[in-house]
Amino acid sequence: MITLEDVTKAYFSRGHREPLVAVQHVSLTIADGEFVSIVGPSGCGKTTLLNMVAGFEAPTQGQVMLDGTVIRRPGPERAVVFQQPSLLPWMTVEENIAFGMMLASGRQGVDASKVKEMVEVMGLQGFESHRPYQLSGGMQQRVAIARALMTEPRILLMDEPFGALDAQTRSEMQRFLLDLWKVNRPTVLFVTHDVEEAVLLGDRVVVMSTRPGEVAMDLTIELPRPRHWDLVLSGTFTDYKRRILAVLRPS
Ligand SMILES: Nc1ncnc2c1ncn2[C@@H]1O[C@H](COP(=O)(O)OP(=O)(O)OP(=O)(O)O)[C@@H](O)[C@H]1O
Repeated sequence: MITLEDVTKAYFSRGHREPLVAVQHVSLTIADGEFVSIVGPSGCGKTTLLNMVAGFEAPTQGQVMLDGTVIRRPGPERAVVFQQPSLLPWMTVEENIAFGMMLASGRQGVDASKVKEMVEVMGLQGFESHRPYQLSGGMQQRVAIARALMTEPRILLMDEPFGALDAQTRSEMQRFLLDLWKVNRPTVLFVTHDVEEAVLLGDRVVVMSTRPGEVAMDLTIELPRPRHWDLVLSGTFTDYKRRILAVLRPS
């Protein structure tokens, strides 16, 4: 379980007399296996929030905890997927996928059969020896997700992972992520700008206010799973979307 207790994060930058408060007084509890979408205006501190759970940043006030223990650094049970796939350009698809595992347990710790299995799960067969520049954006992101999943993280922190993809690829990747989640059930924190994506994927949508970001709304999405894209046409879906947009863009 992830808990944020009255978390505030301020950045102190050289040349700025006043600290920049990115998020303030955020309290959240995220249960194991839950899929939580986070939406909010640009600059409201979504990435900051994710970075604190990842252990890249420490809160200025309050606490971010995992199973009751304060998060102080990154850990193997938490994997991060960024908007840009951030693959190593000189490595092949297989090597990129194995990279996280290699960092964790050395070259001899890489389980080749697991890499092969992951290549198959991700639909990357035939591209094992390709380098990132030889792949489409969607395939690159699949390699990045594969790398994150190789260490079997309990928690997947995704920062607009599909933001740079075209609509068709994005929709495929959403389906693909839900399929993966259904099997392994990691806890997912998913940052997105897209309200439709947030509702389609999440068990919950956390809506943040403009900076300094606070939790403006925490909405449970009671739509049945598996969720297909045509769900977006339903009245219930539209209603969720309308409620979130009313908070994001008050008239
Ligand atoms: N390392 C840093 N040092 C100083 N200020 C920072 C740092 N990281 C983020 N900020 C500031 O904190 C605020 C929140 O940034 P953050 O990236 O968390 O927002 P966001 O909601 O993810 O934005 P976007 O949706 O545009 O990606 C912004 O004003 C940003 O300039």
